[in-house]
Amino acid sequence: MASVSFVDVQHSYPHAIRPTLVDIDWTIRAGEFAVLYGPPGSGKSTLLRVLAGLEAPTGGAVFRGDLDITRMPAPDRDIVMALDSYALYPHLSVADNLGFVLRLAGLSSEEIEQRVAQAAEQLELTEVLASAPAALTSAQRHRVALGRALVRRPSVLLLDEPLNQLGEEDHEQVREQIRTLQAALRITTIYATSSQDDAQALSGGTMAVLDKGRLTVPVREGTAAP
Ligand SMILES: Nc1ncnc2c1ncn2[C@@H]1O[C@H](COP(=O)(O)OP(=O)(O)OP(=O)(O)O)[C@@H](O)[C@H]1O
Repeated sequence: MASVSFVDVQHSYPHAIRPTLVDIDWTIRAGEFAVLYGPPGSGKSTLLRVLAGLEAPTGGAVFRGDLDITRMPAPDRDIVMALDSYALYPHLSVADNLGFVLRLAGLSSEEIEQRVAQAAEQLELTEVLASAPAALTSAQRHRVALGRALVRRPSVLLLDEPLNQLGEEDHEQVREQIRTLQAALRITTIYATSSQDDAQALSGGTMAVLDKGRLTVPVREGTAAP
């Protein structure tokens, strides 16, 4: 768990008419669950990708704790973006999907087994560890996608519209699970969404709002308004 900060971050895609991100200043405290709300095209994915190291800012800096990570390669950042459920390997079991990235990282079979079992328990997937993704409900597939990020035990977890493809009932259930899990694990999390319902349900009313690349951050309790 670590705090993260954007300091005066700017971003423009090559040949774009307008910048994607303008003067972004935002600090998310260690262990906090932050909601990033904004309409489609407002720059949410780009902001998360800049933090994850998948996109270089054209100005400013990003920090993890006190460390300037602006130029640090993505795999070294300890900041993980959960991919959506369509990115599961269809030919691998749930257990192998969960353990895949750990195997690539060279962890021992024992460590992989232990982390997979723990993530499966936290996400109520123990019963389906041997199943193929196609045999799961869409809510379960979403939880596997989330589990693949959690087994890495990152300092910071980034969720980019993680519930997009879910029906209403599953949507609320998985949303609640994400919140409960985050509260238990205390992983610093940024949850990006263009759904006002999600933003309100998850933030208790406080959320950072991105509009055309400009971010409005709520004033924290105990912080004097400027
Ligand atoms: N690789 C790219 N090259 C050029 N422009 C891009 C690229 N990716 C995104 N954009 C543009 O940058 C702007 C911000 O896109 P971004 O995906 O960050 O927003 P978003 O809020 O995540 O939107 P969505 O919810 O639709 O994913 C949009 O105008 C988009 O068209």
